[in-house]
Amino acid sequence: MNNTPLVLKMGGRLLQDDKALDALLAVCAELKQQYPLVLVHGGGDQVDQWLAKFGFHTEKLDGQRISPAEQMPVIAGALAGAVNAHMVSRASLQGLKPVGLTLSAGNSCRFELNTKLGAVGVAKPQDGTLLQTLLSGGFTPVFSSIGHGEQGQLLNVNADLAAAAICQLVQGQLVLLTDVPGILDGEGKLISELNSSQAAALVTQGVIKGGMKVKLDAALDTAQALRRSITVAGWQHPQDLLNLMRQQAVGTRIVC
Ligand SMILES: Nc1ncnc2c1ncn2[C@@H]1O[C@H](COP(=O)(O)OP(=O)(O)O)[C@@H](O)[C@H]1O
Ligand SMILES: CC(=O)N[C@@H](CCC(=O)OP(=O)(O)O)C(=O)O
Repeated sequence: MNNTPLVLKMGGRLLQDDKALDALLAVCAELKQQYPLVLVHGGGDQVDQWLAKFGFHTEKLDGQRISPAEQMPVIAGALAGAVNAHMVSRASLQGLKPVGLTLSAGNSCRFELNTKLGAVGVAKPQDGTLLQTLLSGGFTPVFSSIGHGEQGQLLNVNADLAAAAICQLVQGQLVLLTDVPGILDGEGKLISELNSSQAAALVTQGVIKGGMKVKLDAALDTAQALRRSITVAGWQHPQDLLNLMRQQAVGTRIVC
């Protein structure tokens, strides 16, 4: 058993495809034999659908959702409710012994307000006791990206930034799984490795934008904090995750 926890972030699009999700969680069950495993999930598409059903208009700014306080019950209902419960049920079928959590559970994270986006927080690692307790008991923590502010108000946290905070909390290795094979260049080709200055140039050129820019920021921050490379990869070929853990080149490696 390798003692460095593996933190896997799964984007919301995966969670709408049970076949793909089950295949990936089966690989997670294999990996759990070798690494303490922590899952963090998104659910941006599900939030879009829920907000539309409730008659709310929604917008993103620089890849993050503008989240007025009155929309938070719907946003938290989707992320910490339906999507988290769905993840826990599918992970349970694969024998992962999942435990559904928000970022506030056990004071795992603290939150800084990003007021220009409304009820949006930036998560920072705080107390790893609950996570260590769960991992040493053989459970798989499954985090939604919901936190809270100083007045106890619910906060929406981008799930890539949430995964970065959780990874820093457990000093783990982070893999951000998304709906593209990794970070693509201006011609749509996969970039195998990216450092901070190369990344900054691609952002300036408008090649890396929206949700991928947030993922890049989360990866660079974590690579810097832990002095360890972070991978952005696709979830479409679950076997790739096993190959990645065998040190084969998969997706985009972000180095500091
Ligand atoms: N340079 C880039 N390479 C790959 N994807 C990019 C790039 N720039 C922007 N994107 C967009 O980022 C998306 C992934 O971010 P996001 O939608 O937030 O995914 P997730 O829900 O998995 O977090 C891709 O589907 C793509 O549309
Ligand atoms: C503040 C903010 O942007 N929160 C995100 C949280 C979910 C998320 O990040 O989901 P994906 O990983 O599927 O994109 C949102 O409301 O969409």
